[in-house]
Amino acid sequence: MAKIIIDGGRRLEGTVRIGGAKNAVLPILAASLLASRGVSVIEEVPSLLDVQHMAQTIAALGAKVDWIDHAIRVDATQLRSVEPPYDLVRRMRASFVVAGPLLSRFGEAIIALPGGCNIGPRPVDLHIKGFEAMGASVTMENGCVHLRAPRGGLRGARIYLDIASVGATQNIMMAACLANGQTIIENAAKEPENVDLANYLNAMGARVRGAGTDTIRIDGVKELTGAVHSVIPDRIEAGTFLIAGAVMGNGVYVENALSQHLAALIAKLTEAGAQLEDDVRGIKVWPIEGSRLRAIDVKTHYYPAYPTDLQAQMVAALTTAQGTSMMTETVFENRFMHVAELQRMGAEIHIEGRTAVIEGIEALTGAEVTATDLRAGAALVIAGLMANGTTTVSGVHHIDRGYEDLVGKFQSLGASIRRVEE
Ligand SMILES: CC(=O)N[C@H]1[C@@H](OP(=O)(O)OP(=O)(O)OC[C@H]2O[C@@H](n3ccc(=O)[nH]c3=O)[C@H](O)[C@@H]2O)O[C@H](CO)[C@@H](O)[C@@H]1O
Ligand SMILES: C=C(OP(=O)(O)O)C(=O)O
Repeated sequence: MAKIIIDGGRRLEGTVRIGGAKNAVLPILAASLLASRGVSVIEEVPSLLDVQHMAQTIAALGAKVDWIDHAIRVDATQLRSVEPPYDLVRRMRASFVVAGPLLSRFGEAIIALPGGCNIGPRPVDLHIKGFEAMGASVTMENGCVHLRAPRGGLRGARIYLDIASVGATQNIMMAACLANGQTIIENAAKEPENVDLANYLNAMGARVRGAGTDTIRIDGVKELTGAVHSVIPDRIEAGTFLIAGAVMGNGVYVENALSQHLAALIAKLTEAGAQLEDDVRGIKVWPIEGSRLRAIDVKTHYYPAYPTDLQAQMVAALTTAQGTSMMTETVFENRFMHVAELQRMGAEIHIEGRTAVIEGIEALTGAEVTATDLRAGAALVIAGLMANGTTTVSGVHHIDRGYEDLVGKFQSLGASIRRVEE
């Protein structure tokens, strides 16, 4: 089992380059299944465990998948199955987004229910309600959802999402691409990754309008073909380095970070006393005056509000802020598993319902801690960089799901951090 060992206290300085967005690549690879002609080439693909799992999932359905450095070529013209293997689906919740493309193109999909995970229960009722509104029948058979389109294919429908779910918006958008007539998704998720997915679908020949707003309109077309697409930069990876740079930086330039996708984080870091400056190539974070952040209150919500995927990292940063900060998590029910680990490092945090109350202390101390999920892992690495002494982070496979070479990137900024395989 791998571990990350950090000797804290070193200031970070230099440039770090951000890769393509995990949460865009995953649905984009699933969308590639919609192409009955031609080959897709997806560029700026980060090398991540989750991306490998999605690539294996579509390959198991019959797609030919080739990696060429940070690009993936997908030929999905000859698929042989509408049932992704359980072993791959259970490893990654996001695999549920292959349901929409399969149902739309083949009129059928059989997929295991993804279940909850370490950040709380994660139902897929809204995805299913969307498919049903388009005429699909849904049955549960041996722990799998069996989706069947009506004879003649899915029908366009008007679908209001009770929650602006990222995954449900993606699944319905993809299902609608080959449906008969127009589908309108109301209260759609506005996340940039969904806009990227819509751009890819349109490059494949789909007619998706309004992605990035509350209302998405999709006019069904007869066929989609492969397309070339370059994935947007990962705003969560960028945000992770900006937060680390704000607390431990001596001037960190986060190349490829898009400030328009990070407005809430930039506003909150600025309120906490950090100085950030963006240009066309990225965002620079300067050292804080007086070396400690000021306490702030943050509430996670759907885009464009502060992202839940940067909640844990900000909690880590605020452990040494001057004053008492409040972090309220509104998106997931149980996304404070990192708090217990940060407490091992001396953090003074208590949970009141959905809010973590963080009493800023002078300094964290190194400890042995465990990453319980992906962003909790990133938070513990940031905490380790901040702490006096040595921190050992276990549960590194969670970090590998969503960060390409996190250790190497922090090393290049001057951190004393290494990975050991035991
Ligand atoms: C692979 C990917 O892109 N993952 C992201 C995606 O996850 P994901 O797409 O799973 O997140 P959703 O936006 O669907 O979930 C938001 C909330 O809606 C609830 N819900 C969702 C669907 C549903 O059918 N019923 C329901 O009740 C969830 O339990 C959660 O409380 O968006 C999340 C919210 O920004 C991010 O944290 C994840 O990193
Ligand atoms: C929660 C995340 O991913 P997933 O939805 O794949 O669990 C994340 O990227 O922080």
